[in-house]
Amino acid sequence: MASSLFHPSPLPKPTPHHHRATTKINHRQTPIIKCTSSSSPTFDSSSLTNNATTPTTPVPKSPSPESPAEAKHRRPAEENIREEARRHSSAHNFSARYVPFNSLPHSNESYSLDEIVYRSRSGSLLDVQHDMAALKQFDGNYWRSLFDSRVGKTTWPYGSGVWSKKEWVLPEIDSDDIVSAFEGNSNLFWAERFGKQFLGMNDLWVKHCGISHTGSFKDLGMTVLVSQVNRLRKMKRPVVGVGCASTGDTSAALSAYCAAAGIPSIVFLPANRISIAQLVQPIANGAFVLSIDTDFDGCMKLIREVTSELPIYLANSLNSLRLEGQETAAIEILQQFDWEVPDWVIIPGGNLGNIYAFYKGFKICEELRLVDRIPRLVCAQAANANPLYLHYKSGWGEFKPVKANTTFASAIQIGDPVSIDRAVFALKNSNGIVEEATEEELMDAMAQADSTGMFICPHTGVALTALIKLRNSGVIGPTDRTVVVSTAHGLKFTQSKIDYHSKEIKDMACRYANPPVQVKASYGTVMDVLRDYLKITPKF
Ligand SMILES: Cc1ncc(COP(=O)(O)O)c(C=O)c1O
Ligand SMILES: N[C@@H](CCOP(=O)(O)O)C(=O)O
Repeated sequence: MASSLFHPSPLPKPTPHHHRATTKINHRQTPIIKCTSSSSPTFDSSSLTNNATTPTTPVPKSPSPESPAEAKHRRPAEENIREEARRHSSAHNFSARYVPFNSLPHSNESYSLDEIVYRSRSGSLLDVQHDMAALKQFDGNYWRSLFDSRVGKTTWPYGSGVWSKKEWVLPEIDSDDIVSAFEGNSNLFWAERFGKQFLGMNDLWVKHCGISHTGSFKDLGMTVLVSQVNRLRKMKRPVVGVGCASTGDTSAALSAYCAAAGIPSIVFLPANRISIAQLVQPIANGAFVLSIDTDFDGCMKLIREVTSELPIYLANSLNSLRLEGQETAAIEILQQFDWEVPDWVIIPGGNLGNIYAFYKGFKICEELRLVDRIPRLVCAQAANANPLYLHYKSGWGEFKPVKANTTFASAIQIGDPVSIDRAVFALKNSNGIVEEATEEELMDAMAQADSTGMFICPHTGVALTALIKLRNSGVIGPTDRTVVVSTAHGLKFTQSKIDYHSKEIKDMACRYANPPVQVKASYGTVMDVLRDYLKITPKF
């Protein structure tokens, strides 16, 4: 019985890869060292050349260690960190706008981020496009140094892993309007034992995006979206609340960030298809929760219809603002490897926004010359909800949505993903692969990972299954630096672990189950059980 279970850093230095392409800092090319950790990038006019024939590329200032006097400085007691940030704010010329996703070069359709728009004129997806010319005025070394200087601080808003990349996320938002829980900066865990024991790998890493404010990577996108809503409401735009359809994680993040900002949130959940831990999150955070007798795809259809009629802002990843925050996880991975590029990144996919967000994050680092290549991406799906996998296997023929069946990876039980076009684009442009995991495979992989000290969610089990398959077929080599993206905290999905370890699952061997042993409260019995377990023969 399920209930029977309840009776009674510093990261290791990665092995150097001689073949790994890196963009190393050339100190001789960046002579000027001057900047404060809390300021936006500014030009040092003394470094501009007077020679009209030479391109007037400004030489960026790089952060320098604080002097002892600066290090002692504290803001006045009556000032909070937002107010302190206001004092430090400086002008820049970075900007971003919405454009149709993958639009033709001559398209001139674009929208301000202050408009409420989710689709292009032709009905296609939108994308946030940054003014790359403005960003390119600074070289890769500048951006690496700036981002590195902000890690681990409490400076508003850069203490957040998302807002530490503010210039690449929402450059124009006032720091005052930002709603942040200092999300991001998640652990990149060296999976030493799992890698060695199950895969013969020595450079396997798990990016723990689920060890986060609401327990999933959705926080990364939601801080951006809710901050923009906060700005729109201050601008008196007609937004009475924010709404989403959800398999449990988007709704948790939306409710938490809205509650922090005092903005009403409305969530559409598929009845009886999300975990209790996920359901209680929006309830506790004061969201208006509709439990609807349909699946996620049904909820998604409803929220799209409702948000086109009512002044409710749409918070699903159909809204491309979300992806601007999620892409920072990719940038963070590069940063955590000291700007070395891993060979593979494996991501579980459902509504398929995140795979594109990772692609965008890696791509902007390549374009702005922080690195000189991008990793190969793998998208992993549950076999019970695998429309992308089928599409990939068909050689990217005609895309056909599926009816998603029940899966332990309930947050990716999605048959008609809104970001299918974005995912295909990301995979085609990263020499990517799609894999799938049966229920038994994903649950075994989750149990194996847990047995080496992790506590992952079933979706991460899907990603690990993809890794196991690609490793067994030799596609991923034993020394390839590989990152598996863990998308949610295992504590949100304890029932699946209880079922597995109780061997309660129909047609599943539960090979790695570790159920508790029921023992009588007697010294002799306990000693017998322990001797048996430890294989110690009694001395008489
Ligand atoms: C825990 C978890 N993992 C993975 C995903 C898949 O992300 P995406 O929908 O962006 O593909 C989701 C949501 O869909 C999720 O909640
Ligand atoms: N897993 C998601 C599904 C919706 O995805 P989104 O990224 O489009 O919001 C969830 O937790 O709801």
